[in-house]
Amino acid sequence: MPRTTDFQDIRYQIDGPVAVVTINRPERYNAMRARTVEELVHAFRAAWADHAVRCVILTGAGGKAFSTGGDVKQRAETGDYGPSESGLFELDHLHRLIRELPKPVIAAVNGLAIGGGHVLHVLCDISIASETARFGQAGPRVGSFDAGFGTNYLARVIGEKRAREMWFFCRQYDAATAERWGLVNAVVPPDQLMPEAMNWATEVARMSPTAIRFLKHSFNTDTEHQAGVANLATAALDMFVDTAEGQEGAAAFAEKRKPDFTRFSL
Ligand SMILES: CC(C)(COP(=O)(O)OP(=O)(O)OC[C@H]1O[C@@H](n2cnc3c(N)ncnc32)[C@H](O)[C@@H]1OP(=O)(O)O)[C@@H](O)C(=O)NCCC(=O)NCCSC(=O)CCC(=O)c1ccccc1C(=O)O
Repeated sequence: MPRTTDFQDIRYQIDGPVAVVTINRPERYNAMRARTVEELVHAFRAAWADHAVRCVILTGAGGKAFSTGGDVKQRAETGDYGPSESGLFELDHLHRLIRELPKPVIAAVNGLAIGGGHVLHVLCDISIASETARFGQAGPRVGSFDAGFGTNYLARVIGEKRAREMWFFCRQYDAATAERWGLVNAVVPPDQLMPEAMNWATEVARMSPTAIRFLKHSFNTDTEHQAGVANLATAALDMFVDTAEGQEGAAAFAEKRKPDFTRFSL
């Protein structure tokens, strides 16, 4: 297990009672490969184990992106999301960890939150967005999908019609729309994002940790069955990305062209 100081794809910093986890691949718009996911798992476990930590902020490095999801270039190159130390691709584990960590997780959405990056912020307890943030799903454009928490839980948050619109059309939505839809809790100017996220984090850090823990678990119970669906969806995605249809999406993105799905049928 890498130490928090040895991370390559993320940064892990402690600021008083707050752990700040930053996805740090700005040249790829903070897209995640298997290593990134593994390091995020270690970071959230470290925050769980540290009794001084009362809240976690998740954000992305640079001004452009929070995260644009799975690293599509890596997938086009190797057909998978690359190596990890454990040999596992722990996406489901990461999603569960954000939910199960008995401390609030605040997403500070500093730019594009697309695809799996969008799912990450949706799973956080609270989302605070920069005015420049943009939100969307991208799977059907790049031969991918998150049909677990990415669909079911999203629909709980913003409603069925809007969730289906997000997935079926792969459009991007601005921060004002996200706030109107209840997808984020607050929108602030870009230079206020981290100070505002820290304000929220330090405010909740003053609350009874045990009360917060039980409340978070209670909120989760209503959607806990979706974890099983998420396992099914990830297993299905594993198989789908190896198909010609899945590969067409990743290849088109890497080659900077529009995908051609016309030869595929159900
Ligand atoms: C986000 C864009 C719409 C931004 O467009 P634009 O502003 O024009 O910038 P670009 O020039 O396209 O991008 C700048 C630069 O970054 C590279 N890049 C951006 N996103 C990715 C990415 N996802 N993977 C790899 N590289 C990326 C881009 O190539 C540019 O580099 P150059 O060298 O300058 O060319 C647009 O970039 C875009 O559409 N990006 C792809 C978004 C996408 O399709 N994401 C994947 C969705 S599917 C998914 O996430 C499911 C996978 C999954 O489950 C998963 C997998 C692995 C880990 C975690 C997860 C998960 O949590 O879900």
